[in-house]
Amino acid sequence: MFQRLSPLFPYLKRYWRNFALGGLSLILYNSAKAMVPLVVGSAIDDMRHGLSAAKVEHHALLLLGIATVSGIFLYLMRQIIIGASREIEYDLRNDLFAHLELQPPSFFQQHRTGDIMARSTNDLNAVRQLLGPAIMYSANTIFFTAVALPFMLRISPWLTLCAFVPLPFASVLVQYFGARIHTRFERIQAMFSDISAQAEENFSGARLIRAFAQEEAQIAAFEESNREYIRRSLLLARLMAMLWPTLEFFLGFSLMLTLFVGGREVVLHHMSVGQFTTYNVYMVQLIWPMIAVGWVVNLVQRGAASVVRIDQLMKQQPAIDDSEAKPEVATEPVAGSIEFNNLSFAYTTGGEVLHNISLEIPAGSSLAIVGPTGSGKSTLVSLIPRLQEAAPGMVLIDGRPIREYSLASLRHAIGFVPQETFLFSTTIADNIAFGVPEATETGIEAAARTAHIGTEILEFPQGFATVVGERGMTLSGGQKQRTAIARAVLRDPRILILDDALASVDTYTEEQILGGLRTAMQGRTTILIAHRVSTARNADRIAVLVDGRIAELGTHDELLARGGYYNDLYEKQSLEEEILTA
Ligand SMILES: Nc1ncnc2c1ncn2[C@@H]1O[C@H](COP(=O)(O)OP(=O)(O)OP(=O)(O)O)[C@@H](O)[C@H]1O
Repeated sequence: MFQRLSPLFPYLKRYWRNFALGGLSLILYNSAKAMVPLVVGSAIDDMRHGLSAAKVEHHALLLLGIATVSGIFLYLMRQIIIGASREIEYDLRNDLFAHLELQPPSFFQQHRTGDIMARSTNDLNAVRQLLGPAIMYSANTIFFTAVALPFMLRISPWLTLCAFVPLPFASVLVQYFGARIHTRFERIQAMFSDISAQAEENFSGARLIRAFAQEEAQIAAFEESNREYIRRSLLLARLMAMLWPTLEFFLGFSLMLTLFVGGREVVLHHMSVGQFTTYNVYMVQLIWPMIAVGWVVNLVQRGAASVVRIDQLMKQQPAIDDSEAKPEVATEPVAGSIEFNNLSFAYTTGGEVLHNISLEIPAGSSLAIVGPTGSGKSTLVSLIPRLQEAAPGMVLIDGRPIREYSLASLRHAIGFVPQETFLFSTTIADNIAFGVPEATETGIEAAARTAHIGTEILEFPQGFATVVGERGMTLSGGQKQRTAIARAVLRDPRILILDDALASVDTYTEEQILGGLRTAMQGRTTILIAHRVSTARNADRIAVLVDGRIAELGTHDELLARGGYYNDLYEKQSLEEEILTA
């Protein structure tokens, strides 16, 4: 167990002062609380020697004083210990997020988003409960028992033995029910996530559902999931309804034993009425700390399992890092020549996708990559900013292996427009300025003009301040792509990579964008993945990738003369165009 909790030690160390102060408050609270039964007992015994208003007042004030002191320390104990557990939760969440931010895209393909989210929420919560309530209640139980037990034993060892017998049963009961309640609760939570996901898909896929007239089928499917959710919730309610009466039975049994055995002791004059009362108050005070033991066992088990799950994520070192980076390289300006040196590449989950690719792209030149779908175009370009990792020495920039650049300096030199555009739910201006915190309004607008979307944005209700995405306006596919291009251009990169980024725009807009990019990217390196000859034709060179190999390489005219894949593509697309314009 200790071993499993070891990842928490550095955090506990960081907050040791809080735990020490909390522990001190806990000791003072319990010491004050343990005085109550003694005062009550002595008050009762005192009555036998004559009752006076002064005596009642004295004991009442004493009890009030003790209640005030214990109240203050109870407040401090909870505030400090629960506060520290919240602080640790905060630190852990930050560390986990920062760690996940460093992981390469492949990490998020290997782990389901739902699983990562569960670890960042439910598991963190379980760890907090382990560090807060579990530590606090177990220390409370241990300390109060340690203080109360000697007094109780002094009053009557026999009574103590009898009264304590049912308490561990109550604790075991809580532990047993607690574990079952937790399992059922988790299933209900999972079911609830399913229902939420189902609803969410229905809302975001509303167009598709209406178009396919699937409303009734979807309503029926939702009803079924909802029914299952309620069925499970009722099962949980039944379990919880059973817990309390059973618990009350054990506690009542314990109090009955105390009354029965203790009463006999009083009758036999083995103890005074005052002592008997003291004893009973101790028992009442001990009931909840004893029950808490069962609950704490569950919290610790759950918390320890969660620590392991979070630690598994934290232990995964980012597969792509700066370990081979040379500090002196970061300061050198990047000219932008790219070289693939006999490059072969396979994803961890599949066979080889790229085979023996050797290609040089001089700084300041442009290269278009065309080829059938699935031939490896996206894979090839993703190796340049190290979104995927090629073997050492297979990809070079300015003659240096890319691993010698730090990830920050390498990616700083590259503007990347991925195949699938992603826009954040914020303003268009913020989306374009993503990655360029110092961007000015003029810069953003200029980048938008280069991507040929500036005028369109100005026509939106709030112009560049229009919010897009889930919280705002939905942009068309072509508008999204152009916003993404503007975002890459604004970075003023030495190397610009467009992965099929003009697929959603018409040929006229495409021509405008390419014209704008030609000016903006003068003297810089551009790689364009394209499915249309119109996108590729003006590039300095065109590479045709077929089945992960470079099948053809040359200018538009050279490739047409070769009569291969590119020429076929050209002829097919020219024919299509003729038919369309006819
Ligand atoms: N993350 C991945 N894990 C495993 N295999 C992958 C992964 N990404 C792509 N592949 C596989 O690698 C091959 C090349 O894919 P890639 O996306 O590079 O092709 P592409 O030429 O860009 O295709 P398209 O023109 O359709 O975009 C495909 O067979 C694809 O299934």
